[in-house]
Amino acid sequence: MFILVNLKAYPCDPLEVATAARDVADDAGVRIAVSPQASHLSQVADTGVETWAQHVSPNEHGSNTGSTLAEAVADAGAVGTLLNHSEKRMKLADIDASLDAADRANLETIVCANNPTQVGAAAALSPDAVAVEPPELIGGDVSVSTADPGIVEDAVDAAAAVDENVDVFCGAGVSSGDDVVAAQDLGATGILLASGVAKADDPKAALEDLVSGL
Ligand SMILES: O=C(CO)COP(=O)(O)O
Repeated sequence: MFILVNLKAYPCDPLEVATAARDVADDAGVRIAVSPQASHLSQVADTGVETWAQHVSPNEHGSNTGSTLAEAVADAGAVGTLLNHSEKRMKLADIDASLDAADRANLETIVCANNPTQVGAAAALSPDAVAVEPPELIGGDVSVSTADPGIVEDAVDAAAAVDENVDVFCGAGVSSGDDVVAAQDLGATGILLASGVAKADDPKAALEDLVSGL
């Protein structure tokens, strides 16, 4: 399983989470990445943890004030990017162009989606992975893998029907090792999570729990 910790704009210490994620990944032999604010990418990458951007813009170099350039996040140490997160929705044409931008910068990609239908549409754009995250469960206490297991299974089927090479992740409310194992049993090969680590009093203990069943 791949565990990606999205720090969103939470008021956590990105370096505390990054060093914890690096150490837990090393100790457990599990792939864990951290996705901080764009301005923290290079500091986070310098810890040695796998580092992802939360978004890249659909533009190239040029007159694009305020954009998050794929090449710039790669220069800062990111190796991948989320796209179309529920809190950063994009037009279809812009998702496609941002995938091109990520490709130019050699970034891996995860396109987020609300439901299995959107997962199928996202898979048609050939990202490395799609992630199903029901918006109503994001930031809550109940994991998608227990609250709505059918959505994960349907997302896996929807992606496979379009492109078997696209991995399927899930997220929303995931906070424990049991949640991660349940998602794995439903066919997901990765987890996106945020509050379970970013809002934890002890991010390292939270990460150790997340990987405990793998
Ligand atoms: O949006 C998410 C990850 O990208 C999920 O957030 P929570 O883990 O806080 O539910």
